[in-house]
Amino acid sequence: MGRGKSGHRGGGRGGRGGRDRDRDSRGGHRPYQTFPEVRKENSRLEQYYNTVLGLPEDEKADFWAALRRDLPNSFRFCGSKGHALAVKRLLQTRYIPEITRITHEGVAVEPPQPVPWYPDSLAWSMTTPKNVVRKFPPFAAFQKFLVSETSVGNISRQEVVSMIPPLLMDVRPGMTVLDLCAAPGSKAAQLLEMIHRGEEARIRQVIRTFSGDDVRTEDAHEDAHEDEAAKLEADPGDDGRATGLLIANDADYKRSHMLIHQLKRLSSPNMIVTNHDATMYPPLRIPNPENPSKPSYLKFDRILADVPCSGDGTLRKNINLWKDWTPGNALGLHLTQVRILVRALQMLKPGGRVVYSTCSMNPVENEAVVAAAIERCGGPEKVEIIDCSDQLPLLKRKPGLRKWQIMDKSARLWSSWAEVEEYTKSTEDGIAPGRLVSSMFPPVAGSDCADLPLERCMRVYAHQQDTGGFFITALHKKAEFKAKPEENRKQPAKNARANGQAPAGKRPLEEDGKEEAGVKKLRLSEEPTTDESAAAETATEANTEVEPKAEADAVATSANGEAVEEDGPVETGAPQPTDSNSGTPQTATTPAAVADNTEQQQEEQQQQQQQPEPRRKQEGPYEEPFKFLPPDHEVIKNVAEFYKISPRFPSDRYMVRNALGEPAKAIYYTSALVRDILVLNEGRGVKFVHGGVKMYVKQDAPSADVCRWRIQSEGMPILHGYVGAERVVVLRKKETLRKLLVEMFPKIAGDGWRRMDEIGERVRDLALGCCVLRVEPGVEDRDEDFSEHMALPLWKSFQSLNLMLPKEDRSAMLLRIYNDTTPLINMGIQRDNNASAGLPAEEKDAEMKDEAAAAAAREGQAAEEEAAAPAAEEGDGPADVELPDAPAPAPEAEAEGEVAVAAAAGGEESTA
Ligand SMILES: C[S@@+](CC[C@H](N)C(=O)[O-])C[C@H]1O[C@@H](n2cnc3c(N)ncnc32)[C@H](O)[C@@H]1O
Repeated sequence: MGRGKSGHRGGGRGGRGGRDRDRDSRGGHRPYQTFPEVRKENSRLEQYYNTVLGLPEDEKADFWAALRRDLPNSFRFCGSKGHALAVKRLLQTRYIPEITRITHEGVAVEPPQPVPWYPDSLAWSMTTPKNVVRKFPPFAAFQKFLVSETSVGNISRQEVVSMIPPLLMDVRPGMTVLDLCAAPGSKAAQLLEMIHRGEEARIRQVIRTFSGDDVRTEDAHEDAHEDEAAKLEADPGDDGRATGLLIANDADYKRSHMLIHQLKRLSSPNMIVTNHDATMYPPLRIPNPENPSKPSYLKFDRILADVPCSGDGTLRKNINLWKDWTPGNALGLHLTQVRILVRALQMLKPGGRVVYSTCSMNPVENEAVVAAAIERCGGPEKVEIIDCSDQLPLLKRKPGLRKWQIMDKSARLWSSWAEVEEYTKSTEDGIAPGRLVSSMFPPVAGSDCADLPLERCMRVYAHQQDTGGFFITALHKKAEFKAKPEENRKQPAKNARANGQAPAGKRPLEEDGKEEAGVKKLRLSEEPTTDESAAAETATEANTEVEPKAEADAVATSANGEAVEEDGPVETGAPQPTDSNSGTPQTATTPAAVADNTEQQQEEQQQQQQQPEPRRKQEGPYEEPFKFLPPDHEVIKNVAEFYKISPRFPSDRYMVRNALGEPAKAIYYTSALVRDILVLNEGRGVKFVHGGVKMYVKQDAPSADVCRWRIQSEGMPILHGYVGAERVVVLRKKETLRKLLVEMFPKIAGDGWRRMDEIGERVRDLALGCCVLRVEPGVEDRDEDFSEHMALPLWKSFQSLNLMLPKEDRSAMLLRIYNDTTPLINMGIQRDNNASAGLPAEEKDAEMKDEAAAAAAREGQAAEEEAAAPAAEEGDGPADVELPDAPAPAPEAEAEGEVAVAAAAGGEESTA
């Protein structure tokens, strides 16, 4: 499937480009052209890193040799821990033994290896060359498994080093977490898994306690294997359901939809996707139980700032960087990176943790950013660098740099800002070399940050364990602070100042109430750019208001929707105001970044934000609003009645996505906190693009007694424990499940139910409509491949059953549980051709209606599952038909999963 799909997409995308490229101006065919291989050389790159990284001489050769080698392929088993471990076990027991038997040219082939420092060996990497992979059948089987499990979201292709930052965040269930630059979402997926850790086991415990019902009779031994987090104390607030929150944000609208595609697979009601420039992330209102009339604002326990960067740690996979690398790439990102980190620290709770990371090796994007942000946030008194040396002990790393040099655009090296100032004094125009600003340099002696323990930052280089390069730092917020305005707003020569010191005649924000007041007059969602920066600066100082530049403009300026690889070099979403003469950044103070985060100040900002924004430009299509249904809504009551849903399951968290607030196509479910955030921030200019899990989908029903809202498979894990026994079918035998997976419409009318073994009588007697198929492997049927408990939606119609799963889920399950690649059978079609030929007219009619309803259900489901683009997936307004003009799944998102995994197993070349 990966091959076919990727071929199709590649053909589609390359189709136009390919045809155009291959034709000359008269439409004739040009001779086939090949492009020269990129030479993995770049003298400035080599000069800079040989100088600045301080690697011992004997390591330098290894460092460069590793960067010139292809990157091993890597992947991670994802989803809930129990499930991830089950899928991993298949790799170890079914595929690796076969691969290990292969010898190539007399040498044993190296099978995939677990990443030693990743918990529970859930991350793997493989170095097998493609020619070997292509040659041997055990690899073909392994490739099928990888592709199949990736398509259903059980395996995520992710670069090994990119897995580090979430592991240093110490996320625990119940926490509020923000991922500021999240697309395409591999780290966000890790964070979401952490928030849900132990949830399934906790819910089982709770349900057993309140119902006495043996929801999962044979779970005792599994529970014993679950870790500490499964204990109810880990997240007690909501009957064991996860109460935590992940907000995944990206400034790029298209990329925020890649994020949805990636995260939706985890079916989390605790997740929201937003689309904002992180430097100006808006404060979010939450309820204030002490004073309900006065809103309070959300502060986060953990924030990930995996910022846009020049990406030279990815030289091994983005080989064009060898020719494209210039020192200017990193310089142009430094100020945005500082702003994002400052904003992150502002939004953090005291006691909370920010992890800052880049896939760049350049200190100007790393240690310099950390030092500059800490300096602006009040120094080490307020923010400290966490010593992570005891974390992930098997991960080889190097300490952060305390001293470094900056390479300017003309490849000249500078050691300090003082040196730059000295130079600029001697020039005629007094302008510093392009793009250099004081915060790029190591903190100077005597400044607050002079003794920052920057060695606690973590650097990972390619040669240490055959990975990409990465930089990670964990910061702890000790206390609230008022952020200082940026220092780098003026050219240095005429008003020279030492790094870390306020410019002459101007005091830092904390000492200068006037300036602060002036700053606050700017709207939060505005970023003065280019020409406006000077005006904004003047306005800030003169305490006057300026005409703002819309935030949407700012986002469009830079986060231009171009597809980039995860952790690859990206455009910054924040504008880079430059002086038209010198190209030197003329940074305006961003209001969100300078205002502190006391509730009152946030409220003021909010009030300003609520003012009309005449110049605001909407990027991307209109997003349907999120409207919550009252618990006594007819549809909610009807659903609760039909499925006999326990009153323990909350009925005040259901929402729809249309302006009328009436259920039309789909009903979503969210956690309580997600609901509060969506409700309290409606109409405040916050760009929510996704939230909630699709729980019920509207469905033609064969009679008035049948609920027209079927349970969607992604809502099943959340709901099934609360569904009454009347609407539950328990399946224990492996072969019965196989029939339901292979046959699309197994017949149960007449004597057909007898074929369904242990569930036959139950489904014969069950009232029509949707029910929960609870798969609980029986003792005698239980084996290693058939041991997981599942809850799946099953539809009973007059004539047949239909397991309501997308085809790729069925196929993946067949492969996983039965090692079976049998094509799926549409028994309905077969029956039309054979058995039903002799039926009386009315029975034929009933059968046809029955089939039509089931087919509609199936097709509805398949269409939903296929539509990865949420603009259509989530719109359920009356104007929409189901998935009207759903754009194709974000090609980059899919390509990343499938094509690349195919490549991982030596199949298709990655086209990214
Ligand atoms: C290194 S990538 C993030 C990778 C991601 N954390 C992951 O693990 O999949 C940086 C992301 O930042 C986004 N971005 C760029 N400028 C931004 C800004 N000012 N605010 C928020 N996001 C931004 C880019 O669109 C890009 O998706």
